[in-house]
Amino acid sequence: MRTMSAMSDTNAIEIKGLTKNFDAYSLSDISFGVPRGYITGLIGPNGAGKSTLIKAIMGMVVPDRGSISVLGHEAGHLKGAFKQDIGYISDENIYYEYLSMEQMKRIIAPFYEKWDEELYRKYMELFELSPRKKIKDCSKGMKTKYSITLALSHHPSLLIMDEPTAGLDPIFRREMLDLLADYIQEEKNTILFSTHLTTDLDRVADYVTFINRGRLVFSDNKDEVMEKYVIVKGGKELLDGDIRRELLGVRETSVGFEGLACDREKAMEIFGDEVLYQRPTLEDIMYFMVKGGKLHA
Ligand SMILES: Nc1ncnc2c1ncn2[C@@H]1O[C@H](COP(=O)(O)OP(=O)(O)OP(=O)(O)O)[C@@H](O)[C@H]1O
Repeated sequence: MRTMSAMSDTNAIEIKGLTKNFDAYSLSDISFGVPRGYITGLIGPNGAGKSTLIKAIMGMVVPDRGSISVLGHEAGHLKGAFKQDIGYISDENIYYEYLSMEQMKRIIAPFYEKWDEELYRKYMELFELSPRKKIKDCSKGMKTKYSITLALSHHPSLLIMDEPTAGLDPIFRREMLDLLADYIQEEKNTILFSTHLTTDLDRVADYVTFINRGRLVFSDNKDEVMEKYVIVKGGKELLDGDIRRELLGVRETSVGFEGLACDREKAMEIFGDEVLYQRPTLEDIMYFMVKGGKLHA
């Protein structure tokens, strides 16, 4: 984790009041910032709207309302020269499947002024990717490694990744997270990546943005989130209506209950030493908040 002294006071991405309505789904009034120089993880369960939000940032989904600014430019107008500074890793295959990785690279590289052939070769070797292999013959993991290689080889200052760890084995997932940690050492670099694997964020994220059913639940410094929320565990006899109201979500077991409280200090005042307190993981927070149904109370 990087130190606060490295923090820039500007956001690489600034989203205000973003609303997008589809027939059966809406992104509703989303506002948050992605701080420059840090790793922000975008989390939410399946169908929460992570991909739609990332596509809107990339100018691939046009919002009905609201504004999105990326590196100081309006998202819908991220054209030409400006996209030089963004490395985008989609969760869909965006390459010509029947080309080899080398052929595809020859098409992509000329678009980038800062294309670094040496760096490209370095990553191809590191990821053990064979340039002559056709993209259609690559496994999901190989395609992700190839996307990361192309994205990093033009020295972007902003890396936007949609579910980059999905379908990867645990060894490469860990290597990839280390790679991101290296990339972010360069102070001007920023990463936004979406995942529903919260353990990825436990390892590398500085900030966490949580969306559910198209709404923003919170967007905060990860350590502050982990300090603020608390898991409360107690015996069944304690679990009355008043206690339930204090918890964002409750799971009952045969002997007792565990639940999530959003304010550690207040929880300690209310529950005293009758219960046990535990630091939650991001997965706990997501689980209880999604299951608890009190997200927007
Ligand atoms: N072009 C579209 N037209 C209609 N509905 C859409 C469109 N794009 C996305 N949606 C809907 O928006 C919702 C959110 O989808 P999205 O892919 O953004 O979620 P996600 O959080 O990325 O999910 P997952 O983790 O499963 O990939 C879904 O209900 C999806 O069907």
